[in-house]
Amino acid sequence: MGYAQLVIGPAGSGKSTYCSSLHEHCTAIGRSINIVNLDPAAENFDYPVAMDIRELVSLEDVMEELGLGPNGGLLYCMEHGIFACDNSNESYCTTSENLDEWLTEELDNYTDDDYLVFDCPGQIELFSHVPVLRNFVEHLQRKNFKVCVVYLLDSQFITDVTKFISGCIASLSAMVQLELPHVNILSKMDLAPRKKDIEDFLYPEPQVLLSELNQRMAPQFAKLNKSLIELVDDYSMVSFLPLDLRKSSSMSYVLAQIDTCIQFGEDADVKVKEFDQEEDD
Ligand SMILES: Nc1nc2c(ncn2[C@@H]2O[C@H](COP(=O)(O)OP(=O)(O)OP(=O)(O)O)[C@@H](O)[C@H]2O)c(=O)[nH]1
Ligand SMILES: [Mg+2]
Repeated sequence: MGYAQLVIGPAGSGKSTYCSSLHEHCTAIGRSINIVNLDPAAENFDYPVAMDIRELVSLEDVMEELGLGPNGGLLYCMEHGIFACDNSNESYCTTSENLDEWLTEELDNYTDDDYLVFDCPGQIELFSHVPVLRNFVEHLQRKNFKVCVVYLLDSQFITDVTKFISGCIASLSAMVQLELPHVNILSKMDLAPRKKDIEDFLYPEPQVLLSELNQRMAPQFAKLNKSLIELVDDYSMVSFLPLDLRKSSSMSYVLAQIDTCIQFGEDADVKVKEFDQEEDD
């Protein structure tokens, strides 16, 4: 049994920075963690890259051969490239292995209790309507990994209720698409506005959000606003954990919540309890 975080969120929401801070935090507390780059477009890393999707497909070659731009090229890499590289003669495949073979080979380097963190690209299409991440997660689950989605939303979104709702809806798409344990994080809390304003958005009252949304939008949107807020409320997902990378206590808290979602460390707890029990006897 392995453990994995799939780190997703809109472009620039702080995913790669979160991964590198998490690596730093875990190194400091003596905990083993492996960060995997799943972004074919990434070039610079602040963390040691344990596995790299760029070994499987080349974004530059996809763009050149298929005449695609950077976003279309990236989606093609993720949607077709990584699944198609099975001895096909496409020259953008940088290896003759398919995703399953590549993952199997790479995961062989890890033992049962290893913890992997996947740093994903920021194109929201990847988790809103194309099945690529879902397929990827299914591969991981077949390899016996417990996976949690970590969705990052930039705290700047909470200065504006319309942006906040669009961020929530994107997170909801990921929940529906991926059907995995899911933790929402409000990133870049060092840049967040007044503390009072933040708290309103961490566990917001649906009625407060609705009235703010109605104030911002023309009257003809009132019915749509109500439905949107009801939808978000029904999934009871409008709750965010704030993450301030300046404080290690903030990272510890977020990590503990994610670990609980994937039951990481529970086996170890059981062992300690059993041992205590025997001693008492
Ligand atoms: N002040 C502050 N800036 C941050 C924080 N996290 C990330 N940033 C900045 O936000 C920008 C984007 O961060 P990244 O970590 O590259 O974001 P990303 O989600 O990986 O971006 P993509 O992979 O391009 O989607 C960079 O300039 C970071 O330095 C934070 O906690 N505080
Ligand atoms: Mg990134």
